[in-house]
Order: sequence, then structure tokens, then C-alpha cells
Amino acid sequence: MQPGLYLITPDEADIEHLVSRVKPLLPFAELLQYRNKQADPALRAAQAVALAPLCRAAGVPFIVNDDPRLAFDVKASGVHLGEHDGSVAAARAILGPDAIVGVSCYDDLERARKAADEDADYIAFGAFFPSATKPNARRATPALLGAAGALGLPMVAIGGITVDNARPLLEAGADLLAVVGGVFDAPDPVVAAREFQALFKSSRP
Ligand SMILES: Cc1ncc(COP(=O)(O)OP(=O)(O)O)c(N)n1
Ligand SMILES: Cc1nc(C(=O)O)sc1CCOP(=O)(O)O
Ligand SMILES: [Mg+2]
Repeated sequence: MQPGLYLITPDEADIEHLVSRVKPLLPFAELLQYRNKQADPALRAAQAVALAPLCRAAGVPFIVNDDPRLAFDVKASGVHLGEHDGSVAAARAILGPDAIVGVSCYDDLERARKAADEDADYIAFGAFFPSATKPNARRATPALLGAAGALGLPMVAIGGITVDNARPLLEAGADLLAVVGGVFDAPDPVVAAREFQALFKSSRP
């Protein structure tokens, strides 16, 4: 997993529109997570089926939010687990040892230690800024990234991140920036995604 933009899909009902929004952004993403909190299971399955080959063709690991079984069904590269989404071991039992399993740690260093002990592939912290995507998200501070760096896992920062507020998170040690609105709600999402990519190049020579 290289440092970079970890793009997460918005809640989009229309499959073709979702595909057309995601496809031009893939050249700028290190990972793509399929997340749709509004869709029913059938729509989620159909959308994941549509996105998986796009990511494969672009060489971008495809991560499914919440659901290891769906990740398995679409041959995704991995799954992202929050506090209500089961254990790393349960996900690995479905996906196998080589899958990417990421864990939400919110503002909780102990939870990150536990995720590291359980062999997670990355730990995610946030929300660092107010998020329209998840308005009630718990808040985290950049100092947490400094403390969690000792765990030696790739660190993802999430929550209200835009090109304009992201730099302090990279300076605090974030390896990946997970973003929904900061790209998909930008006036030009391709420009925003390219600017995120450039931010990584300029902050890590
Ligand atoms: C990269 C990344 N970090 C955090 C989350 C949030 O996961 P969770 O707390 O399970 O909340 P939902 O996304 O399921 O609403 C994430 N999805 N991705
Ligand atoms: C899905 C999610 N999880 C968060 C957490 O803090 O765990 S914040 C968040 C929303 C990310 O979307 P945006 O980039 O639009 O703020
Ligand atoms: Mg979840």
C-alpha cells in the first residue's frame, strides 16, 4: 500500500452514474472503497459488481465497506471494518490471508493497538474535520496520528478532508487520506483528485 488518495464512493443510487463518476478518478487513487449506506443489499451487490472490474483494470485495489461476504463475492482486494462490522479474524476467514483488512479506530489509540494485534493491514482515524457525509462522526486530532505511528501500520485519515485542509494530516503522519466529499463534491472532481495526488508528491519527495 503506497501513500496517496483513498477514494470512497458517495451514496449514489444510479449504477451507471456511479461508474461514470468513479472511472475518471481512478488514475489518481491508491485505493477505492465502495461505500453506500443508502442502498439495499441487491443494489450494493450490483454496484460492487460494476466497480470491481474498473478497479482491476486500473490497478487500484478495490475495498468493500462493512461486508466481507460481498467483498468475497466480487473478488475485491479487501474490506473496511468499523466497530459494528465484525472482527479482522472473521473477515480473514472469509477473504483469506492476503486480503487487505482495514479497521476504523476513530479517536481511540487502544482500538488501534488491538487492530494491530489482530493483524489489520491499516488503521483509520477520524473524523479530523466536520463531515457532511457523516455529520455525527466522532472527532480526532492530528496528535493521535503522531502517537499511533509507533504501531507501524499504514495510517488512514478520514473525515471532512479537502485539498485545502489536508497538509497538516500528512505532516502528522497520515499515509493515506480517505475522502468522499472533498473529491466528489468538488467543482471539478478530477481536478480535486489530481490536486490530492500532487499533495502527496510535494510532501513526500
Ligand atoms: C477508510 C475508512 N475509515 C473509516 C471508515 C468508517 O467506517 P465505519 O465506522 O464502519 O462507518 P461506515 O463507513 O460504515 O459508516 C470507512 N468507511 N473507511
Ligand atoms: C465514512 C466516514 N467515517 C468517518 C470516521 O471518522 O470514521 S468520517 C467519514 C465520512 C468521510 O466522508 P467525507 O470525506 O465526505 O467527510
Ligand atoms: Mg462500517
